[in-house]
Amino acid sequence: MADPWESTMDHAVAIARKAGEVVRDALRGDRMVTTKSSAVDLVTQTDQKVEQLIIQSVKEKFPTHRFIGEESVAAGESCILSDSPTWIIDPIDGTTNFVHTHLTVTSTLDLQVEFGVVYSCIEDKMFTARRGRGAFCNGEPLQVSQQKAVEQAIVATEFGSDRDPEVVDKIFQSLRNVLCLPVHGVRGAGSAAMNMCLVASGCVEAYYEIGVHVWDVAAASLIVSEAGGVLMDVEGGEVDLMSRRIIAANSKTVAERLVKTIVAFSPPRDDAAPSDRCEDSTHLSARKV
Ligand SMILES: O=P(O)(O)OC(CO)CO
Ligand SMILES: [Mg+2]
Ligand SMILES: [Mg+2]
Repeated sequence: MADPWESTMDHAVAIARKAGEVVRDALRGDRMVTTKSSAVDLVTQTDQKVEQLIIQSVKEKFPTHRFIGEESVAAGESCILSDSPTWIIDPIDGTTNFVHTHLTVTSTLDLQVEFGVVYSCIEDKMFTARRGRGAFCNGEPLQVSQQKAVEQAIVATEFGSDRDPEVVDKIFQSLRNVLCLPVHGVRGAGSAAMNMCLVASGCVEAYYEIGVHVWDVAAASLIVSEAGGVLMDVEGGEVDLMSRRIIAANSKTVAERLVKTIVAFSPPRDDAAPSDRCEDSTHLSARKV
């Protein structure tokens, strides 16, 4: 049967490639850095430029579609999913890596709930998933790891950008518990989307994080599930992409072990009113790297 979303997804892949070119070019020059919700939540002009490039390009072709974009939300746009086709965009996932020219940088585009695209531009890897039609990297099918013993697993996570000591303590308690399961190792790519694509690729058995945003994980969630993986909330049950909490694992078995291990907490939701979402903005400043 013909796929009504195929050409839309082809367009998303083409924009992701274009976004990757802009990011690669910017990596060769100066990057102007400012901060958002905390002194370590970084943003650059390239994040904003790439988001505008993506939104303009989609709007020209699909004028009725809606958007949730990381930098548009930071500028005050709403973060609400409706019944209209909605693109969820993270122009640069791994901005800290980008600022430091460190390894992995991705651009992510998700059209709820039809397809997800994550482009890792430095290594030129295009991860794609179409609902019900599998997940791929550069056209090759993806399959999660079959390892169900968490003691034989690599688990990915990140430390996030909240430096409230109470939050940091909880993150470290979880990390300690995970290490002592024990697991073979803990890794972090610096990009939530890439961590999830590593789960989809079978390189790591699971990824968990509290503090991510819907644009970090929307596209990669479909990639994980289409590669045979599972998504779960950190306290078990269905994942809620607006809740800023996620486990993406190769199996229910591994995900449920992590549920018993993670010290859960609840950051302000992405779809909360902006006044409830905003943290500290007293540190706003620009500097060149
Ligand atoms: O680099 P970004 O888009 O801020 O995302 C971070 C998490 O919020 C890394 O995944
Ligand atoms: Mg991100
Ligand atoms: Mg980003």
